[in-house]
Amino acid sequence: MGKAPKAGQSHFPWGKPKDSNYICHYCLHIGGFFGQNMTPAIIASVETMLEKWNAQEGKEIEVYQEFRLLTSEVISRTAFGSNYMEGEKIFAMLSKLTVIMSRNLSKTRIPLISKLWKSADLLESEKLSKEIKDRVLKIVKKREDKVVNGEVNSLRSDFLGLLLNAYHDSDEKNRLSLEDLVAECKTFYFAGQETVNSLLAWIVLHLAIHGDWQEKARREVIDIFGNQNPHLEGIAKLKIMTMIINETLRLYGPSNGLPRAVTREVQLGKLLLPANIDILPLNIGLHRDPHIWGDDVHHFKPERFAKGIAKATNYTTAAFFPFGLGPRSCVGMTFATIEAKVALSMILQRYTIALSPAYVHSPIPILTLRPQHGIQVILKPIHSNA
Ligand code: HEM
Repeated sequence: MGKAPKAGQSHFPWGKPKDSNYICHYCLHIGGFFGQNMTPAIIASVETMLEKWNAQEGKEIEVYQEFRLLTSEVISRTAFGSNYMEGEKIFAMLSKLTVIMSRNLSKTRIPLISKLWKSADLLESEKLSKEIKDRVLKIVKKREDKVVNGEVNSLRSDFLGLLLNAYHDSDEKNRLSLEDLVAECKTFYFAGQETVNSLLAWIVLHLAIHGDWQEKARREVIDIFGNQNPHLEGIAKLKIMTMIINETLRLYGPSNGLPRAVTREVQLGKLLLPANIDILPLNIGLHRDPHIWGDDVHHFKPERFAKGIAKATNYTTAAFFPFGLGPRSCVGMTFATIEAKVALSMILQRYTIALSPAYVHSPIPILTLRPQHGIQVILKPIHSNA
């Protein structure tokens, strides 16, 4: 295989292409955020969701929407030091923008014409982008005011604080521009929410269908945490759950492909790619390749991952990359996995999950792979089964 195309744009279409210095600088800042223990904040958000579920016991519940609220709350709390209500409008607008972008992803644009004439989608997406920017700026301003008024000790308390610190960096070379600050906030709102939202929903679907794996996962959770809330030390020991997460990421990974801008002519295997084109390598092609995974490639079999990813892929590094590969891979991978494990542990401690007859299987790629008609399940409290 020849050299891979240069990493240009990531899967967040509103992010401008970045050079490697920028990425190092960015990761330094973002690293501070991920270095903190977010488990208590995640638990608090899951508890809010579960309190609501109390009233739904034994009734049908649509978990994709439920996890949308949960993951929005988690990212608002942990990254922006706010709550879902504050980010609500941003989430709603990002969601609209995603749908528009997704339906235009493979449309060809003719440079001069697209300057003279703008489609309804382009006009709408420009309007949404501007509104999102204004909202993000409001949140930024509110935080800065809090710092000035002494309500917040330092700018460094969460992801927004770290970004603001970079925005005010005294060294001009390291300073984050306002445009980048807004782009990072948008990326974080989207990346931190939509991906884990889909992952949790697809896992719950598989656990509802595969009762044996649901039971194995529950037994492991009870062995490690009993009826207590999850903690970091125990989360690291959740082997069965890791296998279930990996198998779900393989079959229904939220990221369908990794868009890349080819900036110069490059040989990619047998293909000679010209400069100035966009390509979309699909990870799902490799994740469902029978030559790598065997004839049962389409079946949910978490046991493939019993001895780790390397063994499951027969030591082929690029066969499994739900979080991307290389310098642009997901910075939120550990955070996402912890969030999913905390939420699933707390659900499995309390409920058995059965699939509702109302469920219709219809995955649809809208930047992430989503269940088009939601995922309806019925939750039975564990104590009533005893
Ligand atoms: C199951 C959950 C997730 C999946 C499957 C996922 C997947 C990915 C993938 C495939 C990429 C690389 C895109 C590319 O190479 O073009 C990526 C990048 C990224 N992810 Fe995630 N992600 C998840 C959760 C998260 C979370 C929770 C956060 C933040 C809290 C996050 C933040 C980011 C950021 C900021 C980038 C961009 C990195 C860069 O541009 O260098 N992700 N993610």
